[in-house]
Amino acid sequence: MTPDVQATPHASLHDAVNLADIEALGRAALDRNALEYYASGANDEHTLRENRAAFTRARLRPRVLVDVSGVDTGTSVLGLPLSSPIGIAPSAFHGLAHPDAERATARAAHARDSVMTLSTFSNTPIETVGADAQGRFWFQLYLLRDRDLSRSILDRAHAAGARALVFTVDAPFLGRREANERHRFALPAHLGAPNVASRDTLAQVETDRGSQLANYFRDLADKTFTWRDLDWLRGQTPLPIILKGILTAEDAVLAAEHGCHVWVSNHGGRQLDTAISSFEALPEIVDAVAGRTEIYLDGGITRGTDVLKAVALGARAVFLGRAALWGLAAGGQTGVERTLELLQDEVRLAMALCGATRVEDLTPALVRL
Ligand SMILES: Cc1cc2nc3c(=O)[nH]c(=O)nc-3n(C[C@H](O)[C@H](O)[C@H](O)COP(=O)(O)O)c2cc1C
Ligand SMILES: O=C(O)C(=O)c1ccccc1
Repeated sequence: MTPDVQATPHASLHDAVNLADIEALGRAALDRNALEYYASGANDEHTLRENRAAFTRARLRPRVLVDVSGVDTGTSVLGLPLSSPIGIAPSAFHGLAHPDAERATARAAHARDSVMTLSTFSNTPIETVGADAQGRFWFQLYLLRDRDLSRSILDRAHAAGARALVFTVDAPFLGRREANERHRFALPAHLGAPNVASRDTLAQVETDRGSQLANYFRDLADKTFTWRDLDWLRGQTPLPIILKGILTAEDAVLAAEHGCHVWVSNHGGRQLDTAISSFEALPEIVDAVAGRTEIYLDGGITRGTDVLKAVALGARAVFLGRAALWGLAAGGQTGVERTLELLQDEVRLAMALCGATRVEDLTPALVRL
């Protein structure tokens, strides 16, 4: 490789031309504890890599001689208008990336007419993030063994203006992120999980063996919940419910039968290693749901063509996990905004080069798997 085509580390966000540049900046800003927490997948990280590889393998079938002088990337999710089919996936502990933490992410989602999903395990209370997001947020729930606490979290999310409940169903236990075990990942003492526990509670979790997070979550999470209990959950909130972590047609059908929307995800390769990539799981799920629910997807999105392919195959929108975290680490609110902007620009250009002027023009004929 000649030196002039090698990726050069960029001095500033302003010079970043793509999400890989922002990732390099974000990584450089993090210490080992945070970097390993964000970057890791489970075990050998096959699924982590496969999420990206699946998008690369799929090829586009562009149409030509279409008037593309005006391309509109706009769409909506559950009636909320978005500037493009790109939202932000829930991730815990934004305070590891930037002092403004979830407030920066929420403000960026609002500024870009996007939508942020706030994790149960945020470093910032739901109410504060709700005010910053100004209605552009969904709330992600981990069901806790303490049902009263779960219920009060749900009430708070609704009162704070969340538009939907994203119920994560792929993590009764945390997958084993081995770097976090080896180096005993721990939340720094100045950060807490205020939606769930006081700082004291977290600080009491043992850190002398393995990942503090894994130890903490093992005690907290409800592992008994089944399809039958969904009716209970439905009774606890007036919000639409989205099941996050669906990878099969069978479970997508059950979700639809229970009146839930579907979020196709393998948790960014952090749970069951060698699970199918989310992109490869999408077609059978779209087929099985047959228009009954909205379908979202996350996992490995770094390029406008990734967004295009997922939407063409039936995703209503896609969500950014690590890409948003790299932006946050690289430059707080500005970094997340720049990430969303660069990706939206890539979507617009790719649509034009595919002969598509509206999101509705993106159909399965555009993709050869
Ligand atoms: C550091 C980190 C923390 C995460 N925390 C949560 C969480 O609290 N709740 C949740 O449902 N998913 C969580 N996820 C999974 C993301 O919502 C999403 O499924 C995944 O990151 C998408 O893949 P990507 O990172 O390749 O975009 C987390 C992911 C990462 C990388
Ligand atoms: O790290 C994660 O992927 C995650 O989902 C999680 C689960 C519990 C607490 C914090 C984050």
